Amino acid sequence: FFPNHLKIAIKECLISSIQQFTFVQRLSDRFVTFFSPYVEIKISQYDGYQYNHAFASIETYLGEKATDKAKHLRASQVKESKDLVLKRDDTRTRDEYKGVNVWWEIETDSEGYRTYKLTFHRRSRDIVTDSYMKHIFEEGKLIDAKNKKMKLYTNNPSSSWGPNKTALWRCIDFEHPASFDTLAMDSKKKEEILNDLAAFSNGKEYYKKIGKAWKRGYLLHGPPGTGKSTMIAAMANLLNYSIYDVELTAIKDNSELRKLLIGTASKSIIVIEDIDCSLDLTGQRSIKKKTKKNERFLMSWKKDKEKDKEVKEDNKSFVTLSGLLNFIDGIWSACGQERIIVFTTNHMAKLDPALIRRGRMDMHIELSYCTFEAFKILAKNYLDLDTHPMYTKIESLLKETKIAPADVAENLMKKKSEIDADGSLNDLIDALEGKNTQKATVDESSEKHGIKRFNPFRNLF
Ligand SMILES: Nc1ncnc2c1ncn2[C@@H]1O[C@H](COP(=O)(O)OP(=O)(O)OP(=O)(O)O)[C@@H](O)[C@H]1O
Ligand SMILES: [Mg+2]
Repeated sequence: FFPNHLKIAIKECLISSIQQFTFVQRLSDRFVTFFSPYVEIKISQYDGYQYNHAFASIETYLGEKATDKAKHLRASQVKESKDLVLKRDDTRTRDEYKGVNVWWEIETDSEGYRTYKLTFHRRSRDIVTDSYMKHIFEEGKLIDAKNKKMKLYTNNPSSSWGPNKTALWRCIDFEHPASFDTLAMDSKKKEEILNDLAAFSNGKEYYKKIGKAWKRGYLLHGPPGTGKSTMIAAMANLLNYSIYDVELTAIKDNSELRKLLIGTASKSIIVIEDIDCSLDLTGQRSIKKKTKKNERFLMSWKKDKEKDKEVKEDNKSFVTLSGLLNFIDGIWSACGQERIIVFTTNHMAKLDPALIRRGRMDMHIELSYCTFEAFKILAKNYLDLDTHPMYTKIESLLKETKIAPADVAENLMKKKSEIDADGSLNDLIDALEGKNTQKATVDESSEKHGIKRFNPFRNLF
């Protein structure tokens, strides 16, 4: 019915009254806040890029608290053997502390970030800020320690990183049975590693005193199937740390690597498996070489353009050596505490010396082919044997044959259902005497060509 100019006038009038209303509302909000007897404190999930640990403590504390009074509950079973864990699932929770009432509310913004809002009466300000807040952080940490589940994280490809930063890593509960007791290796070396780990995990004061970031790097090297991944699992079980298994090939550049590192929690082991295979660490240098060569030969405008494009594309597709070095000992690794970094490789010689120099990787641990001492541990694990008449023969055969503990274990496990120790040991002797040389050759050649064996962590996802 209305002519166009009238329509526009009505629309403008509406917009201006909405604007006025919003302005008035904002003013009245401020007015109410100014005279309100209530005080608000906000605690966000992230402080810049850094995860806010206070947020986690509050979440744990409120999640566990007073589930009997909550109307909405969420049930989960942490471990198969454990009872159901009930958590409250309300967005608003009332809490009482020393006769003071406080209200907690959780808000999620449009980008998916969450913030806790704590509201209390002005007259309780001192008690809330001085002792209540301290009380919940401590309670939260205690509950966490009591329920501590180890996690195994792996990084998501950056294309799936959403505004909610939890998407940087995905995780599952870590339940690997490996332990240092069952790890077959030289006992002296094992002792040395155990002492080193103990010194590290109790070293908070020491690291502070010497002014170093509280972190330690281990380089595990050795042929396939010698127990590198198993040792990482044993380390995690020993220290009760979570594992972050970094898949370097899913990371586009150094800045993504930094983001991932900042997104890890303390008391964790950051693992980069098969460092020689997963990263083209010579990439930067080969680009420079390529560029120089190109400068000499490719003079035309068109070809120069192609060259630029190539360099750019190469640059964005992988993490560089300097990025990785920064990751290990640069300023970024100092922003978290109590981290262990583990690299594994089958080919020490392929690694850039800068990456493995002492001080950067604090300890180099070689896991070697099966020795007689290691065999005895495996026989104890698999067959429950302390000694056996065939041991003398096996001892002399092991001195002259290279066989990975994984292959020894496989032979010992075959007859497990019958618990036939003699049969298993005979199989092993056959394998050692070369009746099974095919297998050994396959292993040797896969080692030579960097072909990867089964990785127990990757397969869990
Ligand atoms: N030293 C060892 N002690 C006990 N078990 C071992 C040892 N080495 C290997 N095993 C057994 O062999 C299997 C494979 O070993 P693991 O995955 O740890 O080898 P790896 O050194 O990581 O090999 P890769 O270089 O191929 O990754 C393990 O599941 C474990 O049962
Ligand atoms: Mg491995």
